[in-house]
Amino acid sequence: MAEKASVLLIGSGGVGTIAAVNLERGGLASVTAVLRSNYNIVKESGFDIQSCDHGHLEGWRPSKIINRIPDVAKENLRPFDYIICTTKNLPDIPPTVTDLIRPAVTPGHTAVVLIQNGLNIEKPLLAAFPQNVILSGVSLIGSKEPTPAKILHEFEDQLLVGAFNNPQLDSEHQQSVARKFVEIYSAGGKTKCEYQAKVGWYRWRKLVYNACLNPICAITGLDTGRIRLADGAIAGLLYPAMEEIRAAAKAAGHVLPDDIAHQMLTIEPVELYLSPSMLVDSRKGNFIEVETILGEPLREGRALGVPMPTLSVLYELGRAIQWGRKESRGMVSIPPKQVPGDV
Ligand SMILES: NC(=O)C1=CN([C@@H]2O[C@H](COP(=O)(O)OP(=O)(O)OC[C@H]3O[C@@H](n4cnc5c(N)ncnc54)[C@H](OP(=O)(O)O)[C@@H]3O)[C@@H](O)[C@H]2O)C=CC1
Ligand SMILES: CC(C)(CO)C(=O)C(=O)O
Repeated sequence: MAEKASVLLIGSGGVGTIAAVNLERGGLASVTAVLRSNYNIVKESGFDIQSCDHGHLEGWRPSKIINRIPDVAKENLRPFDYIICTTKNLPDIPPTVTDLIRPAVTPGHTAVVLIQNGLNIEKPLLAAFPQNVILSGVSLIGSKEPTPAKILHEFEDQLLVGAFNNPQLDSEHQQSVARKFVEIYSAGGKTKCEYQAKVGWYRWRKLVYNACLNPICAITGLDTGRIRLADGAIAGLLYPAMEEIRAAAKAAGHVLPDDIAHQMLTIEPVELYLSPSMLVDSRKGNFIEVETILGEPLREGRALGVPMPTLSVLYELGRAIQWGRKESRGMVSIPPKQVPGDV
């Protein structure tokens, strides 16, 4: 029997834990998961997973759990075939994904799979790891970790995988690495994982949802069902924002269907009352993916002359929220509050 693919999973929250379940169930991969805040609980009693694809899994663990990023060269470890990144992608909050994964990447061997939302997330990785294949995972899944080690997976896992173009490498090789990953991810038989060469097109398409619903839900505190029911929000907020993304995508060479806003808005039923990942982060007081989901498409659209007034406001509100998170963690300093009567 062929040796299983060795996979390092970094970020075992909503998306990552379900990815680990798929890979382990398929039997073609052995997953080592790097855990952080949930490490002790998972070590003690495993994950408690309620999944629309996999049912109720109690005490579940991948093949191996660790609590730090391994240094493959220094520790003389077998190289990882794949590193899957399912952390939040926060280029404005150190460490960046590139710095985080660097010690675990074997040049010329490890394929890095970014199952993360947002635009231009591959750029720093292609620059840092020119000999490695970098794969794009566009995921449609509603999965969250409401409390440590409890995973609630409510929307069927659909994953589109393709290679971000690395000009240093043969394109057929990059394609075959992407197809191999699809094979091992699909082997569990519970999920819809497909190869998609049009990586950029699918990322922009997904942004029609994420750049609009994610911040609007996070700012208002309403889930996707409630924001669709809220007075005036579809016509006054959601459609204008979504049309701006469609226009920016078109200017960037990715023509999306005329009715893409309607398609993405109705992709899940209202009654699912789904909390997009940015709303989940907002409720937890976490950092939000403001730069990759909002900042990058906005900058691209503006540079191409596309007016994006709604997105601009959402972005600045998102940045203000992020600034508040930084302040609460002591990452910015502010002048002391003046006490009335002080000179
Ligand atoms: N949730 C969803 O339904 C969907 C999310 N996405 C995208 O998928 C990506 C992952 O999102 P999601 O699963 O919701 O994220 P979560 O917040 O649920 O999980 C992220 C995990 O990464 C861990 N992590 C962060 N930094 C480190 C680190 N330095 N070392 C080890 N672990 C770390 C976090 O640990 P800790 O708890 O300690 O912070 C957490 O367990 C995002 O880009 C998101 O936009 C895409 C489609 C759907
Ligand atoms: C579309 C959705 C809500 C789930 O796939 C998502 O991408 C997110 O939560 O960020």
